[in-house]
Amino acid sequence: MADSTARRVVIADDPAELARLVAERFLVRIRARTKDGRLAHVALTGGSMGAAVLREVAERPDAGEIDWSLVHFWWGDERYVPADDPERNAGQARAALLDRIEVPAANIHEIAASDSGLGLDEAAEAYAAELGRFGTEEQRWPSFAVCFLGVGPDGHIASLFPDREEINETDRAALAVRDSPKPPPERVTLTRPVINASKRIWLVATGAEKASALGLALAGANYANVPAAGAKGRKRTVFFIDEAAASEVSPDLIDPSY
Ligand SMILES: O=C(O)[C@H](O)[C@@H](O)[C@H](O)[C@H](O)COP(=O)(O)O
Repeated sequence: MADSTARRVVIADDPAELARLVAERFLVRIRARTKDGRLAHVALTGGSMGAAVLREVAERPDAGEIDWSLVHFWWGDERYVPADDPERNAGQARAALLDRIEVPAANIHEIAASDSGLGLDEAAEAYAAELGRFGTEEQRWPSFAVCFLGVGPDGHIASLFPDREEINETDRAALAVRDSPKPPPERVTLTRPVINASKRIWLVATGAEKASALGLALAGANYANVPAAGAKGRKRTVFFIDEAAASEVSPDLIDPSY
C-alpha cells in the first residue's frame, strides 16, 4: 500500500493547462469538504500561478455550486505594503476570485497592510492571533483543507527563504520577514508548522527557472536549503508543475494516474 501522504507530481503541458487542472481539482476538493456543512479553510498563495488558478476557479460554472459561506480564505504570506498596492496578494486574490463569489467578508482573513496602523511585527502577531481563533488548545491554527504554495527559483515557499532563520521557527504561527530576497522586502509569512498542519499542500509552479529547485526538493534536499522540500501535508502533498518546470524531476516520481 503506497504511503498515502507520499508526494505526488502532476504535470501539465503549460501554465494555462496547469491552472485549469488545479482549479478543477480545487472545486472537487472544496465541494467534498463542504457538502456536509463542514468548514473548509484554504490558504492562498501569492505569485503568478496563485492568481492564475483563482481566475480559472472563478470562470468555472461549478464555482457557483459551492456554499462559499463555509469557506475561509487565508494567505500563506503577504507583502507588507499599503492595502491598495498592486503587490498585495490579497488584492490580487480578490480581483481574481474573492470579489466574484458569494463569500462573507468575515471569511476573508487578510494579513494587515503597512497602512493599517500595525507595524510589521504587530501584523504578524495579529495574523497569528486570528489563526488562533480557528485553532484549538493543541493546535493554535486551523488545518487547511488545501494550502496553495508557489515555489521560487531558489525553492522558497510562502516567504520562507533558503538558509534563513524563519524556516526553523516551530512555535509561532506567523513571522515578520525583513530584507526578503524577493521584493518587496517586508512580508509576513506562515511558518512550517502551520503549513504542514494542512490536510493537503498543493505546490503550483511553472517555468524552466523553477526546474532546479523542484528537482532538488523532490530529490530530498534539506528544507533549510530548499524550503519546498519541507512541505508535507497530512494527507497529500502534490506538486502541480508544467513540462518546463519538470525538466529536472526524476521521471519515476511523476504520477501518470493523477
Ligand atoms: O508573495 C509571494 O511572492 C509568494 O507567496 C511567493 O512565495 C510566490 O508564490 C513564489 O515566489 C512563486 O511566485 P511565481 O509563481 O510568481 O513565480
